[in-house]
Amino acid sequence: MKNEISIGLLGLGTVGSGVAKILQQHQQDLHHKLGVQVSIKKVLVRNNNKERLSILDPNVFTTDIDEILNDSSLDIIVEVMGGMGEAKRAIEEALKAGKQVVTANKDVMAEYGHDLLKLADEQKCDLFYEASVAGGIPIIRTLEDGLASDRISSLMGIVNGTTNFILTKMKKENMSYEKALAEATKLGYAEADPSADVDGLDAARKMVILSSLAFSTEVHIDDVLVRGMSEIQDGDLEMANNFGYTMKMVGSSKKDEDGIEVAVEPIFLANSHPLASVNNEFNAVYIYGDAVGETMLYGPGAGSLPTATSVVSDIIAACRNLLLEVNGKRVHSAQHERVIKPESSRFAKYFHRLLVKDEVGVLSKLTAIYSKHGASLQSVMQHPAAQEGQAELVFLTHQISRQQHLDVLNDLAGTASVISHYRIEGEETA
Ligand SMILES: NC(=O)C1=CN([C@@H]2O[C@H](COP(=O)(O)OP(=O)(O)OC[C@H]3O[C@@H](n4cnc5c(N)ncnc54)[C@H](OP(=O)(O)O)[C@@H]3O)[C@@H](O)[C@H]2O)C=CC1
Ligand SMILES: N[C@@H](CC=O)C(=O)O
Ligand code: NA
Repeated sequence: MKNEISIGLLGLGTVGSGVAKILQQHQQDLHHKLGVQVSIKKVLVRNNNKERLSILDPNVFTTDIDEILNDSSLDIIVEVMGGMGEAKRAIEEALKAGKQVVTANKDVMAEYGHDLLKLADEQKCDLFYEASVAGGIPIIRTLEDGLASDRISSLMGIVNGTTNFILTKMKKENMSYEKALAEATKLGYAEADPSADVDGLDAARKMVILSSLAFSTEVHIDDVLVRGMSEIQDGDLEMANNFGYTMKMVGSSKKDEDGIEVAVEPIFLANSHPLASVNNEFNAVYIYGDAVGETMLYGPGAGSLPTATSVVSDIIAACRNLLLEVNGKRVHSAQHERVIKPESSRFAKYFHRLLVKDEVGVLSKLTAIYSKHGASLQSVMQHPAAQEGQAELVFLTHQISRQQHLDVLNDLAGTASVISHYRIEGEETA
C-alpha cells in the first residue's frame, strides 16, 4: 500500500504556482482525504535564476523536462506549461511511461485529445483535464459523471475569461478595448499570446472539448465557426443594449437529427438570459439536457488559484484511483458518428446593421432582398449616420437559416455596406 504519491510539475507560472501553493498549504487536508502524503518531487522551470516559490524545496527544480519524464519514482505528471509541441510530447511520454497525467492545456486537448485519451485507455492510465475548460468550474466532471445519464442537446457558454472581462469593462466602465485587454493580461487571465483569447481560438478549443464530451462525438477544431472580437464595431454594444440585449463572446453547440453545429462568436444575448449577467473573468456553461432540462454552472474561468483548484481536484481523483488501483477505467471512445450540420440547417435570429444612402427607394430595395431569400423580418429601424446623406438601418430577423443570413448579406453588397451582423440568442425582455 502506497504511503506517498509523488508529483512531477511541469511549469510554475500562473497556474503551476497556484497548484504548488494549494498542494503545499493543504497537505494535512489532502492526507486526511487520501490517507497518504501527496508530494511535489520535481518542478520544471525554464531557468534557474528566477526567484522560486519559497514553499518549495529548492532541490525540486530542474530545467530538464526529460529528467522528470524519465523519473520512474513519479506517479503523476501535471502539465501546466501551456503551448503545444512540448506539452503534447510530455503528456504522451508520461502516459507511455505508465504515469497518470493531469493537464490544463485546452490547446493540446482540443487538437490531440481524442488520440491522447485513447493512449491513456491503452496504457490504463488517467488523463484528466478539468482545468482546460472554464478554469475553476467542474464542467468536465459534470458532463462525464453528473450528467452521464442524460442526453445533452445544447450547450452555450461564456468560456473565455479574458474576452468576458473586456466586454464587461467596456460596457460597465466605458473602458477602451485596449485598456481592458491590458488589464486582463496583467491579472493573468490572458494566454501568453492573447490573440488566442480575442480571436476566439481559446474558446473554440474549449467548445471542441465540451462538445466532444456532451455529444460523445469526435468534434474537430475545424468544425467550429469562429468570429473574434474584431467583428465588434463602435456603437454595437450600445445598440445591443437599446434592443434589450448584451453583447457576449459565446461558445454554442447544438445537436439534433441534422447533426452538430459549434460556434464561437460575439452575439446579442437577451438580457433575460442567465448568461447575460456573467461578468468580468467569470465563466458559465448553460446546458440543456433532455432529462435534466436547463442547468448552468458558474464560476471563475481564469486566474491562478481558481484554475489550480481544478488541477488539484484532478490530482486527487488520480490519487484515489492509484490507491484503489483503478486508473484508466474511463472509456473515452466516441459513441456517435461525427455529422456536422450544413449552413442551411442552422437556425437563429440575426441582427444586421447597415450603412445606406439616405434616399428614396433604398428601404424597399433592401426589404426585397430579404423577401427574395425568404428571410422574415421582425423589425426595421433607422438611425442617423455620422455622415451627411447617409443613414444606418438595423434589421432584426425572425429565425432564419445561416445560409439565408449569408445569402442576404451577399446580396446587400450592392445597396448597402454591412457595418456589423450578429446572431441573436434568447428572447429580449419586453
Ligand atoms: N491562466 C489561466 O487562468 C488559465 C490557464 N490555463 C492553461 O494552463 C496552462 C498554463 O497557463 P499559465 O499558467 O497561465 O501560463 P504561464 O505562461 O503563466 O505559465 C507557464 C509556465 O511554464 C513554463 N514553461 C513553459 N514551457 C516550458 C519549458 N519547455 N520548460 C520549462 N518551463 C516552461 C513557463 O516559463 P516561462 O515563463 O519562462 O516561459 C511558465 O513559467 C496553459 O495551457 C493555459 O492555457 C487554463 C485555464 C486558466
Ligand atoms: N486565457 C484563458 C485562460 C483560461 O483558460 C481565458 O481567458 O479564459
Ligand atoms: Na473546468
